[in-house]
Amino acid sequence: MAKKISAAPALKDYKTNTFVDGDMEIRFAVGPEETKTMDTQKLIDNFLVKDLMVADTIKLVYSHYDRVIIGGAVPATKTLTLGNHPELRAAYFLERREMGIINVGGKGTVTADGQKFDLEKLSCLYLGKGTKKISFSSASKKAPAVFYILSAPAHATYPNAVFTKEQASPVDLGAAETSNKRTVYKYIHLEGLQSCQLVMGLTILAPGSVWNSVPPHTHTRRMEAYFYFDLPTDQRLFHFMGNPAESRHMVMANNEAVISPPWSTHFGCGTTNYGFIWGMAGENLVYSDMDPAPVPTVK
Ligand SMILES: O=C[C@H](O)[C@@H](O)CC(=O)C(=O)O
Ligand SMILES: [Zn+2]
Repeated sequence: MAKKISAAPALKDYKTNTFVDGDMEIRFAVGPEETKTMDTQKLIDNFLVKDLMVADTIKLVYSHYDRVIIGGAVPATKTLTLGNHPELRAAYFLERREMGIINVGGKGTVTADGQKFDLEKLSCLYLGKGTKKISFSSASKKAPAVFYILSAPAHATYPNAVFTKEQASPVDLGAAETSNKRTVYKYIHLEGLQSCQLVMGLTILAPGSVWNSVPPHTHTRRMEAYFYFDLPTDQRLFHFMGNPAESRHMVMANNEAVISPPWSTHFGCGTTNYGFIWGMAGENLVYSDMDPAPVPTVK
């Protein structure tokens, strides 16, 4: 017999692509036709995630691209516990979902059903479907942990496990001559931490290198989200998105995330070097499954 879920809410009259539902923001998916008509504010409203890392808060944004939830948790002065959300119609958050968590702050701990996982800066924790109780804490109030969260629907349970940056098979890409010398660290992917559909890792730009993800690409098989970190407060990141023949940009600050629809490119240029967490969900777990959009084809 079907499990009872919470009562149906009142029918909503959706007039906007995005709205706040309790403590989670919901963003519907839009296509390339609508996107190319957007002005700066509309692009920001639909794709940018500002104020993701707020002290003593868990922030969540539910994107309808592959139903990925983007989140931030900063346990500054107290332990934070992940709640459920009515929009999931689930008994608990990971009843039918999986989650990847990467710490970009001071030493922290994620406790999952009583098991403690200590996460140094740039360590990644995978939590499988069925994990019921999740909480976030910091080792020191002086340097709180800053947890970036990505969650996607899941059909099977894979083990909860940690990967450090050193375990994440670093690959050097780009060159100083093209200002895109960088190292890619893969955590959750076919040959790393196992998952149903999450693929997650991070990229660090070398000093003097500012361009990420060039040459650009798309992958209609998977949506992607980028989360920029270690960008000084007086510097900015110019993130490019859209149909490669109709590129648009948004100006981003440190610890902000941006949603990339499956049909969109995603690449950026900083006013200095920085790091970013990338994460995807969709058809496959093959990191290299990308369709190139060479620089001369971008308009
Ligand atoms: O689909 C893969 C992602 O867009 C990123 O992994 C690309 C990236 O980190 C880079 O080139 O710097
Ligand atoms: Zn990509």
